Amino acid sequence: MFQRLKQLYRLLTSEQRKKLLSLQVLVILMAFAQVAGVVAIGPFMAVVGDISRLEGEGTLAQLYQASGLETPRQLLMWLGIGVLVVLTGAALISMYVTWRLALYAHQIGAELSTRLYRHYMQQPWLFHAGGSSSQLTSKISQETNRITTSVIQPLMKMNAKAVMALVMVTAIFIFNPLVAITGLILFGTAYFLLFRTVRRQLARNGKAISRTNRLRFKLMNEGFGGIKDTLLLGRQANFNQRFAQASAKLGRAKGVTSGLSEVPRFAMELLAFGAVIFLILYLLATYDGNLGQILPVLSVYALAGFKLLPAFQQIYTSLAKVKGNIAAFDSLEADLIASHDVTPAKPAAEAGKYSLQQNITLENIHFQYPGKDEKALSGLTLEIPRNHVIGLVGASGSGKSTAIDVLLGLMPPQQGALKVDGESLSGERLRAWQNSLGFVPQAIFLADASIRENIAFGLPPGEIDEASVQRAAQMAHLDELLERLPDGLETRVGERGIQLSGGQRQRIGIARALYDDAEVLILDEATSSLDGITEKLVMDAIHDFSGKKTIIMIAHRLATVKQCDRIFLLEAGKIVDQGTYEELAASNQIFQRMAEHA
Ligand SMILES: Nc1ncnc2c1ncn2[C@@H]1O[C@H](COP(=O)(O)OP(=O)(O)OP(=O)(O)O)[C@@H](O)[C@H]1O
Repeated sequence: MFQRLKQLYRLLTSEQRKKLLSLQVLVILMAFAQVAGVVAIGPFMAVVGDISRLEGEGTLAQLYQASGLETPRQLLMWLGIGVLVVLTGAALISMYVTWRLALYAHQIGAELSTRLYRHYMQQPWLFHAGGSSSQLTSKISQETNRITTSVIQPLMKMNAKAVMALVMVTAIFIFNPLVAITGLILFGTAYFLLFRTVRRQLARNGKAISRTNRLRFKLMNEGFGGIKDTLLLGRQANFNQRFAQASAKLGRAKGVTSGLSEVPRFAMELLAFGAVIFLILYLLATYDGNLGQILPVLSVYALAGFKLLPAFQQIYTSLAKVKGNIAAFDSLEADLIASHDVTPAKPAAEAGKYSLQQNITLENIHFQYPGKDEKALSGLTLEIPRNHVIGLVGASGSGKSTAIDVLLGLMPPQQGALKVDGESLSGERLRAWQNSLGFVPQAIFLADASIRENIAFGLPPGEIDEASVQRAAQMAHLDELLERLPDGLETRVGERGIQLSGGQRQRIGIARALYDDAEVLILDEATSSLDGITEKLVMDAIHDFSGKKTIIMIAHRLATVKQCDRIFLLEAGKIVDQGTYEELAASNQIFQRMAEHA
């Protein structure tokens, strides 16, 4: 566990570490203030127990004489006020430090989740293509929250209480070594044995919490994401049962962890009361039953115990919490380490736009998805001249979308190269290339926002260029839809565009690709959901760019690619034929069959 905590410390930025150090100074100050509060009660109680002390010898009597006060009771009152002032000071310092500690823990937690979000957002497409977004969501929200509230925060509290306990025990040690050592051994051993007994169970619970949390996120994603299928297939009961099982396990694991950290308090209180009775008996024996002498000592011990016992309890609770939740750190450790030095990506616009001069080429591209036996692309070669309209056709699974991903620079090929005007792309050049692309994917993701915001996807509302939105909407033949909607471009589309038809969603996707006036348009089954008339209108608008923009389109319906200057036919990850529609229809059997079934 301590190894992992060390690792967690290493993950802090130097500024966070500096802040932690200054907090540590404050924590020590708080400990001394609290001990001062406890010690201050001693002289006061000594006078309460035996006011005649003020007339005899000793420090208190000297103080009384020096004060010039008329009666001993007046000094008692001033002593009382003095104790209150010290206690108030201690309380104020404690309030301030506790406040700062709470803020610090949550700020670290927030920063860790920001760091993870940024890290995942900067991962290449392949990372996301193979992964699961519900896992990422769970890590960023649930697991970092666990690290914050159940690892960092308890650690901060534990640290504060441990320092206070150390200073307090040292003070008691100076006062009476026997009492200090006996108390420390008694409670130290009790808590140590307790922790040893429960730590395995805590670690098991920690893992169960991580596991069940992940499963719950997955079930929420699948259940709500596929709600239509779920309702139609009547699978709610399956989802409900799996979710209930996972939740019950999660609840039990969390409950047991929380119980194991809270419940032993009562046994410890019993131990404390027992210790107090023994202490009173011990003091009575030592001071020969003289209450006047016992009272100040007892008050100091009682107050010290009053502070120490919750401190011990807090240290134990914190340790139990950390042990029970450090598993959250395990699942994030590698990602947090990787995200430590991530330099935020430069704003994409800084790279400018690449202006295509001659052609785009894919040269002997090989690509295999991780975990797949067969290559998605095996030796794909094609050339796309500037300002040509190109069609990519082929059976489902022949590698068209993968080829497009390579073309978009989202997936570096394992062999071969993507070249633009004869040069490979990387760094700023790749960014500039991507800035010059407009892409309409097969499945268009629409955010739960207005149509305007969806067309200018990802831009804050203040930075959206109205003229570009209008132009793109018009070209994508959205104007008719917008006229019918009372809120026009302001209409919200619902999560993933649920409030729109498939064709309307697709047209918003097309408008998004056109918003930036891209020089190269890439359409992956971009018009598959449109009715014949709308498809023709949209395709005509796209073909209007013929000779002015480079356009690459994938289509299952061969009619869509009929007007292309060149069509590439893919099979098993490579180009098996190419030509105009008429050429392929005349000479290629596969193409002929596709045309027959179109
Ligand atoms: N994210 C992925 N992870 C693993 N394998 C993938 C992934 N995406 C595609 N594949 C596999 O790669 C191969 C090519 O898929 P691709 O999507 O490129 O074909 P396609 O020609 O575009 O198909 P369709 O016309 O059905 O969209 C398929 O065998 C597919 O199973």
